[in-house]
Amino acid sequence: MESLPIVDFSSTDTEGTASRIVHIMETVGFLYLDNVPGYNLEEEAELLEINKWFFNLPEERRLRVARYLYNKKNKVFYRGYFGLDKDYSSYKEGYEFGQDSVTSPGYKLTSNEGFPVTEENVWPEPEPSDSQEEKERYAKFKEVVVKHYGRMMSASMRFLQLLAIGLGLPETYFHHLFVPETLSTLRLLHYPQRGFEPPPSAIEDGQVVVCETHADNVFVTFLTTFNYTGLQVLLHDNTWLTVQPRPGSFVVNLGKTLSESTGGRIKATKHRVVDPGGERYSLPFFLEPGYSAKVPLSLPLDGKEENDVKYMQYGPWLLENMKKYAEIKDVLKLFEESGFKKEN
Ligand SMILES: O=C(O)CCC(=O)C(=O)O
Ligand SMILES: [Fe+2]
Repeated sequence: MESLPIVDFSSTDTEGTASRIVHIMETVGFLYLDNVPGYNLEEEAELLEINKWFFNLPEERRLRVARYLYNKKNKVFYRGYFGLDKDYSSYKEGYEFGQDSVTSPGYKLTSNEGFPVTEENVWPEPEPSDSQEEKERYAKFKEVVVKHYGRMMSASMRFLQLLAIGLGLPETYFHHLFVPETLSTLRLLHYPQRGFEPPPSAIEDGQVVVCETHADNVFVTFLTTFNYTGLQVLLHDNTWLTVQPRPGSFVVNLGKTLSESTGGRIKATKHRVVDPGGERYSLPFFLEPGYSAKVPLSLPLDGKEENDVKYMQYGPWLLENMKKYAEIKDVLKLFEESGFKKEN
């Protein structure tokens, strides 16, 4: 295989697109998605600029929105900024946010169950003494990323409708897992150039990686790689496919939760980022169910009745699996260490 398959999101052939998506997801597990509504090269350029702006803020400004691990004054553990780890195989810094009253107007958390994965977002804010221009940049940042979050929610939900159709399920089969509550995350990523000898764990079959081989935990990932190379996908024949940038398009793949919910029929495909030889920015959106969502563990197909399907609650499963992920591996440990309790 030379390149990832391409799916046109604007196609009016719903059935054809749906079965093609299922076929690709059962075989390659990754695709390029063209013509996502409300997205074009201009939007992409704006997102890259805003990504660069954030990571080029003075460190002190980034640390204001950092997780507890990086700034002990902050009582955030899951959302916000995370810094670089020189000794780890992955070498990236990020900023993450999820659902709140800013991204979903009218949204109100119904319980404190699941803290810290249900914690509030921390948004970068200007200082009163900042120039008007600088204040406007902060406002712009929030506007642009929040808009993208909404766009990604809509697109990934539509993608799941097509997947459901392709699997022979009702179009709205997965809908209730994400509406009205979702733990979906937008992650802004920056991979600076290492500039030092990589640790041994960052060498995978002779290649230097900046993001180690992994499969995503989530339901669906919509990734923007801008014009950067480095992403590689592990194909079923155990060879690595290098994903070329496709500006204006998304790289879409499925995560372990969706794999579980199809009883393993669809696999979460492994991928990694090899050192592209310079700095790199990317922007993955992770579609995730709500904390209390009951994720089915098999499909009600092939004579299986709805009653036969077992479920897992997403939030506790996420808390259990967090330790396996570089970006969130220490979240629970630090939360406990901090002695912080979420008030009701
Ligand atoms: O930066 C990329 O292109 C991929 C990042 C990724 O796979 C992830 O954050 O799960
Ligand atoms: Fe990933």
